Amino acid sequence: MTRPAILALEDGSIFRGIAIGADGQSSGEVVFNTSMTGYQEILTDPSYCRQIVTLTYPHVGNVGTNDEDEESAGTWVSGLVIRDLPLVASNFRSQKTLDQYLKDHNIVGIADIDTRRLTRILREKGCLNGCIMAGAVDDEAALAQAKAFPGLKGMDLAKEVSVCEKYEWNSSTWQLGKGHEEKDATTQPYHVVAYDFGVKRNILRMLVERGCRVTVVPAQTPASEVLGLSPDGVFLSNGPGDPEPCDYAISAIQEICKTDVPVFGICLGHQLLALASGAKTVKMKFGHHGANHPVQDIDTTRVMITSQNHGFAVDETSLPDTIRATHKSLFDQSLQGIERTDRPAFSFQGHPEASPGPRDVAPLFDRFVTEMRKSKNA
Ligand SMILES: NC(=O)CC[C@H](N)C(=O)O
Repeated sequence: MTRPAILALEDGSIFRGIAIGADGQSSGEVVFNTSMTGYQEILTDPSYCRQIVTLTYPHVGNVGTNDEDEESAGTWVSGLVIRDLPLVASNFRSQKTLDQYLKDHNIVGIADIDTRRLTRILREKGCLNGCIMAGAVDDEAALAQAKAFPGLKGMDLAKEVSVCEKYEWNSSTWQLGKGHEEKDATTQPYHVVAYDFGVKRNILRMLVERGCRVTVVPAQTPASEVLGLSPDGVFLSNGPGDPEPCDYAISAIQEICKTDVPVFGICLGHQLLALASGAKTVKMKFGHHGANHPVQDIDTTRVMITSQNHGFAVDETSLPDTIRATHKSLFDQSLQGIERTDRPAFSFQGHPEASPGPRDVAPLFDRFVTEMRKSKNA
């Protein structure tokens, strides 16, 4: 039996559909993601904390869900909006339907709405705050909830989603028939300390695949403690919310940047490296969320197709002399990569680890390893 659900937006729009997942209500910033695959990775990416994700691809759930595709220890989205939930989930790796997965993780969702109309609204007006109500619905209450959501600007969520204790990570990328291979840490030549601001596991897996043993530390770990672990490189992870209020991370990165230890940042980590180096960040109109965004390497002019998920960006006009722009988006010319000119530190706004998405920017992980090798040999 179908249950009703509504999605209310702060501009007064109401979408009526059917409930998928849990009953209840949830509010957040409504964004759209244009990836055709990877819904489970999106649900478990901590960067989506406090966001309601609309998937523009019309059929979501076809391949079910499984234990191996989790990008973190739980789900983070505030809600899921889709056009159509297929009746059958069919894949040799599937363990659970999407509907059951959402129920088990207590995520509210809405299906059978016109996601094209919703996306047009978000593209024209910019991302809006919204509320999904599933099971028992009340338009006025949902609208009030949507309007009451404070918005992501100024919200420090990295420390909320981060781990409480540091841990070692030695699991590598997934391979057919092997799954995620555990590497022997004692034979991995590089030690990376990774700040967890909401890290996706595929980043850690791709570091392990390249010979790194990884120590993951909580977002608020002081620089002295990180440097005390004698890292060959420091990694700054992706994560949710506004980078600007993360003053603890910004000052720790400033301290780390006084040493010669190579630093690599992804997404929130990229924005934090920029802030720590004196640049500024801005909130974008509707951000970038998808798996087919063209990004140009400014030096080589080579174009890569990239995975993206960000609502803030580094303001290129604010770059100090010690930062050079390395990549730009060919969708809106926004800044996509930087490097410090005075030390081995660089970062990328998109997601080189993909998951979901293309692997065109994976060589940035190799660059990090090369920087570590050079600094070890120096
Ligand atoms: N994926 C991320 O790390 C996102 C970074 C930041 N929260 C943004 O929205 O821009």
